[in-house]
Amino acid sequence: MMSAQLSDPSASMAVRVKGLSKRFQGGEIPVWSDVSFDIPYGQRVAIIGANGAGKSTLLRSCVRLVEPDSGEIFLDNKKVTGLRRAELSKIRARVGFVFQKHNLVNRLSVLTNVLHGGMARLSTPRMWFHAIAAKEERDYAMYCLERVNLGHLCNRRVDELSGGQSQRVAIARALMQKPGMIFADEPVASLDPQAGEEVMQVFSDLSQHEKLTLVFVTHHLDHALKYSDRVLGLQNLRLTLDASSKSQSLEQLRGMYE
Ligand SMILES: Nc1ncnc2c1ncn2[C@@H]1O[C@H](COP(=O)(O)OP(=O)(O)OP(=O)(O)O)[C@@H](O)[C@H]1O
Repeated sequence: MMSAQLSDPSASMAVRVKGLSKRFQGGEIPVWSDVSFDIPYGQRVAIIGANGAGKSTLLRSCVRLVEPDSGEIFLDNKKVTGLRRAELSKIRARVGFVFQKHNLVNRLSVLTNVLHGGMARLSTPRMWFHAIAAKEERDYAMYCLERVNLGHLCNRRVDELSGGQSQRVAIARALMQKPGMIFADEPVASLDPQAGEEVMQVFSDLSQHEKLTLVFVTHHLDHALKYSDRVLGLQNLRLTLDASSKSQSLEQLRGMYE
């Protein structure tokens, strides 16, 4: 494997994956096997690889939205594999997920959608109600919106926003969770080039200024080089690339698709 010494093995890590393997039921071959990597706090990591290489499966496996068959996962230095549901939920709440499709509630306001993100921190519908109503939660939601440069659109309905704006609202909603890390699965796949750059810049700024660990799946190899510190690549059922982004060229990354 092409690899770089990108982390101190004894240091505390945002994400630690050891010997992870996954085969879906009925699948003849594993999606990937023996995948290992450590991600230090605050690092920006791009995951690349051809369609079907297992990028989404890997991202989801890290929080056990997909159950790996073997191997160990640690998030925030807590072992995630083997945890019961209630404990797992607490750890998941530390991870903000952003998907290609933003899953916002279209007929509600931007601010209300962002407030929904705070529910992941709270355990009961009763608490959710108070949280939505509480001034400090609303102030925090405004703060999250300002971090993605959308404070001025707080009262707009989501269905009046552009795709890029909607994705920035989805990021603000994830921030409302007060996450230590953000996992984003092809977050700009449906955006035009300029909106895509703006959204990636928002992610990158958040990560760099607030030590937020960022792991994103992308097919935009230029984004992988520009907005990450490190690139992980899946190919032929393995993690075959783990390198500093600075050490890679577009040409080298294209090799992951051959
Ligand atoms: N729930 C599932 N059940 C069975 N097979 C699945 C499931 N989810 C994914 N797979 C299979 O696992 C493989 C990896 O899928 P995955 O979505 O992780 O790849 P990907 O690299 O993210 O692809 P893409 O770039 O197309 O989004 C594919 O062959 C896919 O069909």
